[in-house]
Amino acid sequence: MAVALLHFVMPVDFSTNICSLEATGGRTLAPRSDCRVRYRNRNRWSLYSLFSEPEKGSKFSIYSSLVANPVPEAAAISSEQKVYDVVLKQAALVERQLSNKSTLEVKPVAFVPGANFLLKEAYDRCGEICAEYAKTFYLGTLLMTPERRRAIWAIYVWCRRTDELVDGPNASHITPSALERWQARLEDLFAGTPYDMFDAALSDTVANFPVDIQPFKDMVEGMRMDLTKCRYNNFDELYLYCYYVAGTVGLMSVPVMGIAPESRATTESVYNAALALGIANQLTNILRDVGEDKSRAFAPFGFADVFLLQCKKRKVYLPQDELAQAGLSDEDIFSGKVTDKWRHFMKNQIKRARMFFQEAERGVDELSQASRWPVWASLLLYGQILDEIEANDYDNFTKRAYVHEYHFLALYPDPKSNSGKATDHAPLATPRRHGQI
Ligand SMILES: CC(C)=CCC/C(C)=C/CC/C(C)=C/CC/C(C)=C/[C@@H]1[C@@H](COP(=O)(O)OP(=O)(O)O)[C@]1(C)CC/C=C(\C)CC/C=C(\C)CCC=C(C)C
Repeated sequence: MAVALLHFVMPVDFSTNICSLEATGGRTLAPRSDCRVRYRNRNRWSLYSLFSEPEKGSKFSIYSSLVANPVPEAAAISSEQKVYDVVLKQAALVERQLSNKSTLEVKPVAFVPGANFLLKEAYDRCGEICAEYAKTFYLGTLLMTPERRRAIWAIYVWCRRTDELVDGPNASHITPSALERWQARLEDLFAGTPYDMFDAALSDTVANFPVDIQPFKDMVEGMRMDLTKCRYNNFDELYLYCYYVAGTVGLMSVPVMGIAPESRATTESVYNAALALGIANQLTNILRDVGEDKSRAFAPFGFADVFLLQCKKRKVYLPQDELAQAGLSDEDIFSGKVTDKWRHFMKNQIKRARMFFQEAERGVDELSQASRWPVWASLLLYGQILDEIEANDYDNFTKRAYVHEYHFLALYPDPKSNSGKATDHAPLATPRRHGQI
């Protein structure tokens, strides 16, 4: 048991310094010598105080907002730096794989008679699940090429199943060893030996697209974190959680969605935008669900919980130091009263989420043509949740900000307008921002 627990609490190894990796792809990466400089600048979400005046002339004054207690200079590297290392590594990996495309190892799904038929069934079922749980994503994916669309469905289903482990009906029974088994299955499917039909679809996807296992492992790590952690001391801790559970989705999706051949952006910057969209979506989810999270029922504390290490308090995802700086405490959240202090606090949280959306926006049009619309749809849909929280006068205790999907259906381009075929070269109108429609 001790060994199991030790393994359970071990963090993922982020130690690789990607700056030493060579980028060999046909697409350009930032010069390697530039790497450290960029790396140091990656603290902008966390270096400036949410409550102090922007520094005069500061390059980042627009972001001067953010955290009550910045990560001390001398402290171990910040979450943002750790995550940025992963971004750099993913960008370099995809560059390398694409440049070696002719020799790219394609791992076949274990052969069984009728495998192609079964695979089609598996992908179709993934599409049905995506349609059932995430209609807007699903409709958007119909505009992608068939190969990309089914691959996104397979990734979606794996993410949904992973999330259900800790957020679904059986979540209170989930143990660290169940998450270990789930990770072992993940490794098997990447090695070409899937366990069930959904794993087979993902196994086929990762054999055909330059998708790396790291973001998937990191999502499992996020689920471990969610199981045990009840409070986030500061934004640095919350940022890491948001990367694990949502930033990873961006890193998984870009290699499937593809970067436009005509794009002049660096691979790294597109991955960075994808990461930002995941973080923005997750921060928005947290702000929308404050009321839900505080009243979420939790099972009574039992003997087994000592071993399960499960969080047995009501969860608060909002950074504790920022709450305290705003003169608020957990009790204020549990009492659910919208006060001026709360409004002020929420305004700042919304501002930060929007900064991540803005960062994400810069990358969307770098994606292959047919992949852009679903990403814009996701970005606008989630962005409008923030508008809705404002419209509810920051009452996210009793009101759930909701954006009607018909809004997007009205914008949905006709897939038949390209002779019935989604292609990476078919021009599709970009959905417009709220208020521009
Ligand atoms: C087309 C598109 C946006 C594709 C992504 C599809 C995909 C693989 C989604 C997986 C989502 C999922 C089930 C994640 C598990 C963890 C989780 C629950 C994260 C939260 C998602 C929404 O959850 P939920 O369904 O519970 O939401 P509602 O309560 O129903 O509102 C998250 C908030 C995170 C989702 C993160 C993304 C969608 C990030 C997408 C980023 C990209 C596709 C990269 C885009 C590229 C650039 C360059 C910007």
